[in-house]
Amino acid sequence: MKVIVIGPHGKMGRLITMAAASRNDMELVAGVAPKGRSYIGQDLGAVAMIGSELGVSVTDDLESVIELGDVIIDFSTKEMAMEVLELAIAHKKALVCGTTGFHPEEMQKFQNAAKEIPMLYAANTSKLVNIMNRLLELVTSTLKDEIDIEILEMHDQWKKDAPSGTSKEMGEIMAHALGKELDEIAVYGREGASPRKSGTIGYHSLRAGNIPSSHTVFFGGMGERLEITHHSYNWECFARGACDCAAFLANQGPGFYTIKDVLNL
Ligand SMILES: NC(=O)C1=CN([C@@H]2O[C@H](COP(=O)(O)OP(=O)(O)OC[C@H]3O[C@@H](n4cnc5c(N)ncnc54)[C@H](OP(=O)(O)O)[C@@H]3O)[C@@H](O)[C@H]2O)C=CC1
Ligand SMILES: O=C(O)C1=N[C@H](C(=O)O)C[C@H](O)C1
Repeated sequence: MKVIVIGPHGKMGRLITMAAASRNDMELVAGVAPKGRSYIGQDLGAVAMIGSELGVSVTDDLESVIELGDVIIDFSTKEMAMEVLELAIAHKKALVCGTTGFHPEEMQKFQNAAKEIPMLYAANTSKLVNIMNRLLELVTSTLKDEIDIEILEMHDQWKKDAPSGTSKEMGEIMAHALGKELDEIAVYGREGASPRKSGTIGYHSLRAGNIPSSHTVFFGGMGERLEITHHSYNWECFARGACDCAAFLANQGPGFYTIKDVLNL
């Protein structure tokens, strides 16, 4: 499978390049970065700092290399992700998008693309997080209005979006288990929103240092509480998962896929 990585100098782009380079079923054919960067034209392996060269130059023009690839892996910015989506559709290329921070109308564009290309969107490509989502569904659908649900997510100081894409997905899963839409019941922060209105899902975002990713869902009952937490120690689990998603798309026709399809969850 021939892979194009978007943003190979970024935190995720570097690790995805490293993970893809270590796989026998993948060949990296291009890396695409923003215009004006000093590293344009340099070897992808050097830009991603993987410790060896890959014989492929980093470009700032996706359209000029897109026909070389079977699948594009995008963990970049929401603006770039939208450009990548358009080119993927125009050239009928499979796309894995792990970028977060989209509005619902932008998310709808990924859904629409599925009519034309194999499209996999995953706000979190860690296996354990996606198994955690199953647990959240179980607890919520079992206890419904007997419990109060609060989500605390923690990330590094550089993260651009809040709340995290993962916590939005978690909220959606639990809202659906309650028979609601997340928009109807989400409360962002509790300032000015106390006492707690039952049936809501509270959101709390913390940004500090270089925390890679932590998500805790608190299920508050009377006289007891359950906390379900996922911590990542670095971003490698997400990069491995992104490559698994790309490999999965090798055998798929047009359609909208999620990591649940990859993991058979
Ligand atoms: N789905 C998941 O499991 C995960 C998702 N993410 C998400 O992935 C995204 C990226 O995160 P992270 O790697 O930490 O962010 P970084 O800021 O470290 O990396 C973003 C990369 O995108 C590049 N970029 C920006 N604009 C363009 C453009 N026009 N063309 C090509 N490349 C561009 C940047 O280039 P340059 O370096 O030159 O500025 C940079 O390399 C975020 O939305 C984050 O939330 C993160 C981790 C896991
Ligand atoms: O920016 C990150 O780091 C992460 N972003 C994703 C998100 O917004 O949920 C996934 C993971 O939490 C790491």
